[in-house]
Amino acid sequence: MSIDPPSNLTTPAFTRPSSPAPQLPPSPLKSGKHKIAVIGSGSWGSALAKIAAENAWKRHDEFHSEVRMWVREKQVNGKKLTEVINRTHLNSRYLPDIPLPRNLVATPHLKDVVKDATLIVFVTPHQFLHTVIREISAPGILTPGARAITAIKGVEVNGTDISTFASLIEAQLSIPTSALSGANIALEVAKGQFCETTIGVPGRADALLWEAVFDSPDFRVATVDDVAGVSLSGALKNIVALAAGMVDGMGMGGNTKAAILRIGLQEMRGFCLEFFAGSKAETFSNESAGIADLITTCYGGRNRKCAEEFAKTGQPFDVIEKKLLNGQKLQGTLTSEEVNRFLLARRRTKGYPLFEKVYKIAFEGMPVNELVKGL
Ligand SMILES: NC(=O)c1ccc[n+]([C@@H]2O[C@H](COP(=O)([O-])OP(=O)(O)OC[C@H]3O[C@@H](n4cnc5c(N)ncnc54)[C@H](O)[C@@H]3O)[C@@H](O)[C@H]2O)c1
Ligand SMILES: O=P(O)(O)OC[C@H](O)CO
Repeated sequence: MSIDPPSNLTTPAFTRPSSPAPQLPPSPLKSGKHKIAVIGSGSWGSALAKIAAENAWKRHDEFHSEVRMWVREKQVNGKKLTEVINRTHLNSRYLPDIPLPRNLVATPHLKDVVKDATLIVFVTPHQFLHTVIREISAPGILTPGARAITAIKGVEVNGTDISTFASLIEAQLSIPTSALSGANIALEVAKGQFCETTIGVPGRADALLWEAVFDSPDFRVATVDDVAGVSLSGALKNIVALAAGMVDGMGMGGNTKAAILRIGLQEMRGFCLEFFAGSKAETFSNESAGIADLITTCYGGRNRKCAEEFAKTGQPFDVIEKKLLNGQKLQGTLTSEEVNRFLLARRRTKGYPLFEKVYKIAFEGMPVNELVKGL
């Protein structure tokens, strides 16, 4: 792997402010306060909503203390999930045993969630984002001056075009959109175990606001001016995690897995630099969103776990997802399919041999022991 020059270790464009803390950009609401809404209540949605609600309650007067979280209504033991969450302050379906703050309110209707919100967090599994956008994009629903952030890990492919979800949200809702990604397994974050994350921002106001929403002593935020790099690193590492799981499932050891991580990181960075002008190599080598997320996902993530099972049993991924994830969603298989379709359209599959192998093994019946041959 090439080593980046020391200049890459310089401070990123937007860093944690030194004291005194700068004033937050003003809210467009009459109250003068920002209002946070979280769209998504899976394991990561609930963990991020917990942090945002704790910060709104304890750390920042500039925020309304109530934070709303969109919960797709579901019956749990004969009761509505929203009512269970609001009564017990536990998301028994997707993040059990983790107490949620009382100022976090589960809300079943999207329009009620985003009403008056000035800071909107998108964190659904990526296959459901379009339905959400359709529902809130009608005129008069979003607050003028609102901003968004996406913590979704995936990409959108249309023929020879590829977009990040940040650019898609920004284009379809006409609001500035940041991207959050890092070495963040939801349950560990929700338990308050120390970790870092990276937020790619389009400007300084976004950096200040999103850092205030999420930064805490246990969840350290670094902001960088590379929305595409942060988005792509989060999406592409899931393909590499599938490869890592296959290695585990074949009973290969640490050397092979380390090789997969190294090659995977090269392909992730190469892909981003080739197709996303202005993205930065340092996001991959220096930030939690790059190398650190790759490591945690390839050892502790759901994509790794399901790919291990795939290599051991040969069952299709959709069967394994249902069997092992209890309603949570795999993102790596979708991303693998989308990235392969894009590379085929651009006639560039040969530039990304690991991505291509993962796709062929997952979807075209290539034997799993072909994974490392010829890499
Ligand atoms: N879980 C993690 O550790 C983690 C960490 C970082 C990033 N992410 C990313 O965050 C995103 C959300 O992941 P998650 O772990 O919160 O979700 P999840 O995998 O726990 O999935 C459950 C969520 O999907 C929703 N859902 C299921 N069917 C739906 C439908 N038909 N329409 C709309 N919503 C539906 C559920 O309501 C629930 O909110 C993903 O892109 C993921 O890659 C996850
Ligand atoms: O469990 P995974 O494989 O979806 O990965 C979770 C997170 O993306 C790790 O940062």
